[in-house]
Amino acid sequence: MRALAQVPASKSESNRALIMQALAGGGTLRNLSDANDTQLMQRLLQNPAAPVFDAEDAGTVMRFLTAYLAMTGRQAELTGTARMRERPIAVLVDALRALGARIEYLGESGYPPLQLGGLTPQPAPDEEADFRELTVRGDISSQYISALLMIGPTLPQGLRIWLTGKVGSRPYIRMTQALMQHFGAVCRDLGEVLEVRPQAYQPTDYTVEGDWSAASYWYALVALAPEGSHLTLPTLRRYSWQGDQAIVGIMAQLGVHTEFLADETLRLTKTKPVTQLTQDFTDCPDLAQTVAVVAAALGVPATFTGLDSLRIKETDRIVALQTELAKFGGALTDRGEGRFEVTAENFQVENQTVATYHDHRMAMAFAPLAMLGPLTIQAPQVVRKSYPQFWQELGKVGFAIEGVEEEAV
Ligand SMILES: O=C(O)C1=C[C@@H](OP(=O)(O)O)[C@@H](O)[C@H](O)C1
Ligand SMILES: C=C(OP(=O)(O)O)C(=O)O
Repeated sequence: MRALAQVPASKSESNRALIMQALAGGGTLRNLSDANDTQLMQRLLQNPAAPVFDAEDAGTVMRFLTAYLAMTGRQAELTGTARMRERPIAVLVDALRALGARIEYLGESGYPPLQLGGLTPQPAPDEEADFRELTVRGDISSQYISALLMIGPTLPQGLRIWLTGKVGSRPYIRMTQALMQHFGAVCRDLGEVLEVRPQAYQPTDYTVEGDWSAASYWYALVALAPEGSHLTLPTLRRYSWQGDQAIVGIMAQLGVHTEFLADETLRLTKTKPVTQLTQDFTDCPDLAQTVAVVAAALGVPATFTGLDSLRIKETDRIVALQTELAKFGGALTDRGEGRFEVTAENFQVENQTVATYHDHRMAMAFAPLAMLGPLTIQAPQVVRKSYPQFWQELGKVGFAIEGVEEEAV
């Protein structure tokens, strides 16, 4: 295999940049993602007086817009898909209520949909206190913390956040800070404490980088390709704000060598994998499915930790992986205390059908198995959440793909 594949722009960067552009009141964003999550964020921000905001299945849209709309004093309903109504939001709602937002749960307490009822009049800023202080758990979703940080500069006293618990997805918090700085708002990172002074965001241009989570599926394809195979991926930077660049180091162990070429281009080459892998996904949960499938397919026994947040994403990704890997002879076994083992016995790809559970990453993580044999991926349009052109790109590198157009999610 010798090929070139286009990855979409990062949806995480895009959705942050859109919020900051709205708060700054200007700036040009280039290479915005064509992901449904980003298109949705763009559409919803264009109509800020709407009575209802439907975040569909987009976690960043639900969490970032809740904070943005609440702190700009809007009265609106925020809702989402059936799955979104099972994804917790209490940590964020409690924090926003503490900042004066009126928010009610329209269904089950702690979950969307939400009714935003504007802001309660706030007492005059306390001359003595230098910040509004909040204590926020970091072990459920980093998106709550990113959402709060982004509105921090707009608060009269700014914000000091004390993080508690084992903070997951930390690189996404750093990405928020980096983009805030790019838009002129400094956030001090003192480890367990994050501080944002009241400041004005500056209208600034930004060119979004390619999406490293999306790149992981191409790494998987190369990992499963014959030795010596090459693939080129444009728009990815050597110095990235995305924690999922961790795929470079993980896949080096699974037999994919990365060269950073000029013009933000990567060249991947298939080499030999290691015989055993140990990986903590606390910082990069979205890579877990990709790596589990590749380790099982290559027969590399692997120990995974840091998978806690996988149960509350687009589906319970642990159960989904266990069920679907089993169809091929693979297993993801819970060994207790947060440790999982990936194993495979005679892993075979022979016309199995993979269910995708409304989860784009289930579809894209299993698709590279086509390198080893024919298979069917159910509801393939699910990829539109982050990578609408995924199947077209797979077709361009030489895979015969049928049925993508007819299928609805
Ligand atoms: O802030 C972000 O852009 C994201 C944070 C992560 O979520 P959690 O913080 O809930 O782990 C990640 O899984 C998600 O795809 C995108
Ligand atoms: C978890 C994801 O997204 P979100 O939480 O933003 O819905 C994802 O893209 O894998």
